[in-house]
Amino acid sequence: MISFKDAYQKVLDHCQDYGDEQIPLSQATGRILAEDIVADRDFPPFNRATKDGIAINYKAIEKGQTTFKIEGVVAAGMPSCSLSDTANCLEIMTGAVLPENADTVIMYEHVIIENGWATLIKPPSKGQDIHPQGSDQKKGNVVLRKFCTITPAEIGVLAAVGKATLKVRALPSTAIVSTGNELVDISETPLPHQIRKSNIHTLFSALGQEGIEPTPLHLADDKESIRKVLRKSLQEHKVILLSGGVSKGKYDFIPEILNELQVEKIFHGVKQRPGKPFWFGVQKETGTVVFSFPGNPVSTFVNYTTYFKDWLKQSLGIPLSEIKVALKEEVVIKGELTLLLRAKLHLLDGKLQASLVKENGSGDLNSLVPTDGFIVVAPNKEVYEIGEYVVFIPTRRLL
Ligand SMILES: Nc1nc2c(c(=O)[nH]1)N[C@H]1C(S)=C(S)[C@@H](COP(=O)(O)OP(=O)(O)OC[C@H]3O[C@@H](n4cnc5c(N)ncnc54)[C@H](O)[C@@H]3O)O[C@H]1N2
Ligand code: MOO
Repeated sequence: MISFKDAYQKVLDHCQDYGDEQIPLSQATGRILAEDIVADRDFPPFNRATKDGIAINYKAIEKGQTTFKIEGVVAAGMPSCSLSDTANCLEIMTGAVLPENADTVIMYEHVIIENGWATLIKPPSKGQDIHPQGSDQKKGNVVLRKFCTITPAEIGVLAAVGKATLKVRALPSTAIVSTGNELVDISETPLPHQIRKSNIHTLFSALGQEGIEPTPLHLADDKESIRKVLRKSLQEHKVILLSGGVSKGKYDFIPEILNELQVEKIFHGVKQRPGKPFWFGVQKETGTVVFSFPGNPVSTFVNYTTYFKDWLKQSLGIPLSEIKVALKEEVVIKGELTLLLRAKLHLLDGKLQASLVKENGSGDLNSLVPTDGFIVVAPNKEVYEIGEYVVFIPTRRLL
């Protein structure tokens, strides 16, 4: 068995490059941008009024003028215009183009409008209430960098520069496979000796958050059907995530069949708990990467979160980051396994603290509900003190 640290490194050493693809903007949320995005015009593209009111030329104010004849109204969406006389004003709406020879906007609340004339009730300052052309970004500037994650904020910018389609990092075609004769579909009523499949749904949901829609498959504990399905999956998919059938049981056929199908074993078994019997390998011919997770629901979940997510990030070109949190309680380690302990986060004076979640082993999937993530404690010492910082792997959005 290899150490947790070595297993993690070996998984990252086998990251892949799936290239780029062109997609419509409507499908881009959560994806990784694969091109620098350049402003196609100035932002804003013209001197923009930021208040509803009147537009004037400030020189009139310098001459002591306080009443202005109204020449007309400029609405948002109207082409650029000018004052025919700089002693006059134009009514102007927020978002409209400032008239070429105007330089100041005064909001309605600071003028009295009567019989076609506007009288100031508060002196303006020169240039007020204008969002100057190019003051946010100049045409040609890079507004989004390659490898950024596209969230609603980036979607707005992409839309504003006219990216109806864009280049993103391509995602691997992925199969998720549950194994075990005891498992039935969620729509079924299990017999007393059966349980409903949950891991496949957890993985489907987790991959969905990464923009991957996997192909779900199920295998009975039968060598011939496992062989058949896995052979086909290795041809059709770039990644296979399996759960179950990797331990020492009489029906744990997965490692043997993966070996038969020329999937090279990189490691089997990690000095960690939960998730110890994790099997990881690569089919050299197809390049398919196989993550074969132990079937206990928390074991599958911890290994997906710890290994697969960082492997995917690295494969897509996203820099990896490490979060550390302070312990809210002492943690004592016995034995030689690295522990990935279910933890709940608390905010104390703006800093994150982790307490342990009460749990009942790696079969206790209900314990994942109060869990915010896993803390990682290595057995290089026996006691981790209160306040000590440890690595934290989130399992949900933290804020
Ligand atoms: N002699 C030994 N026995 C076991 C060892 C060991 O080292 N020596 N390791 C234990 C550990 S640790 C784990 S973890 C499990 C992993 O076993 P498998 O990967 O072979 O998983 P299964 O036996 O197929 O299932 C384990 C458990 O999880 C349930 N399960 C499986 N798949 C699903 C699913 N899709 N949805 C919900 N629940 C699932 C399954 O019913 C079992 O209860 O091995 C220990 N044994
Ligand atoms: O390694 Mo297992 O996941 O503890 O039950």
